[in-house]
Amino acid sequence: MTESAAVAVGTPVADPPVLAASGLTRTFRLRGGGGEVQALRGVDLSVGAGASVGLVGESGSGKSTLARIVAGLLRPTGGSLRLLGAEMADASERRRRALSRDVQMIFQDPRASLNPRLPIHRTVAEPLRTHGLPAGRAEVARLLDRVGLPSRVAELYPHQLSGGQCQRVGIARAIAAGPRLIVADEPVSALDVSVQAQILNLLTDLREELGTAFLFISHDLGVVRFFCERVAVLYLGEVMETGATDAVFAAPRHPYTQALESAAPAVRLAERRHRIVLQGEPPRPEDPPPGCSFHTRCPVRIGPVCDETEPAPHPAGDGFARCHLLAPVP
Ligand SMILES: Nc1ncnc2c1ncn2[C@@H]1O[C@H](COP(=O)(O)OP(=O)(O)OP(=O)(O)O)[C@@H](O)[C@H]1O
Repeated sequence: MTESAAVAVGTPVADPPVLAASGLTRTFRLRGGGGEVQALRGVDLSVGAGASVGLVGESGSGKSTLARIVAGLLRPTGGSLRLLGAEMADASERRRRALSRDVQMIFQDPRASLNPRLPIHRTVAEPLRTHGLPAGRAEVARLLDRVGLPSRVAELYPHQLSGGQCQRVGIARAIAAGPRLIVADEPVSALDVSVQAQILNLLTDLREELGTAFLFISHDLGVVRFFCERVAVLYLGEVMETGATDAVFAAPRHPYTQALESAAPAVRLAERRHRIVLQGEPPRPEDPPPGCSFHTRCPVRIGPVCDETEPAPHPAGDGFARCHLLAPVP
């Protein structure tokens, strides 16, 4: 082999991100001519192969809308969404179905996410059947074992299981067909605290074993800190700050992230930071403010530029933050 060929063969080719959203928007029309809600307003987000990215933000910031779009349950109204390198925004139904094997979802309410009329073995076998994989008792038992459930659970119905057991079944169903990305929408928030830790440990083990990437939605910063190496902070349908979780929480650049972080109980107890209390209500998504969407509640607003001009994403650490305070002084 020539030297140049050896270099070409040996050069690592970076995997494309499993998820790359750019300028992603989703608008909902309100019934009765009541205007529209801009649930997502130009989201830029990337999830690398095998990486775990947390999505945090207040209620109504658009977390579930983004999760449902990525999982193929909802279409975006604008922008680009690439999954495993393929553009999804304008993909045909056939193409979207083909990709459903690679992207699976874990839901917040584990019991409601299972069909109450189906025994567990049918629920777990369903994605295997859909994708033409062996779906017998042995495969189901193997998946149940992988999520820490005995094989007799296969014969039971959701109402015979605890919330934690239902979530284990939901996880078995999600990993069944070997996805490359799991979208987990508040997967532990409906569970007792002791069960939360068990489910988080299970997800951590599976992630290491299977190398699956996660888009992990949680309002609990402690959970995100535990599970995710990267985090994106959503406010009114926009990513305000993103970067490595440790860096973002140790030294948040955006005033909204600073407020969120200062309100997290674990952070305050451990580091005795001063709590930043945001004044005013979050703006209504039907009527987002001009300029920086955070300016109406921002404790460090610097003036008209915040009210009038939308801040560009400024590099911060290995991510970005959208705040005029970070702009280089001209
Ligand atoms: N089907 C819909 N029709 C109209 N508005 C919707 C619809 N789905 C979501 N919205 C609106 O879009 C905005 C974002 O909602 P979304 O559920 O994505 O937020 P979230 O951050 O997940 O909130 P939560 O933490 O409360 O679940 C909200 O204002 C919500 O009312």
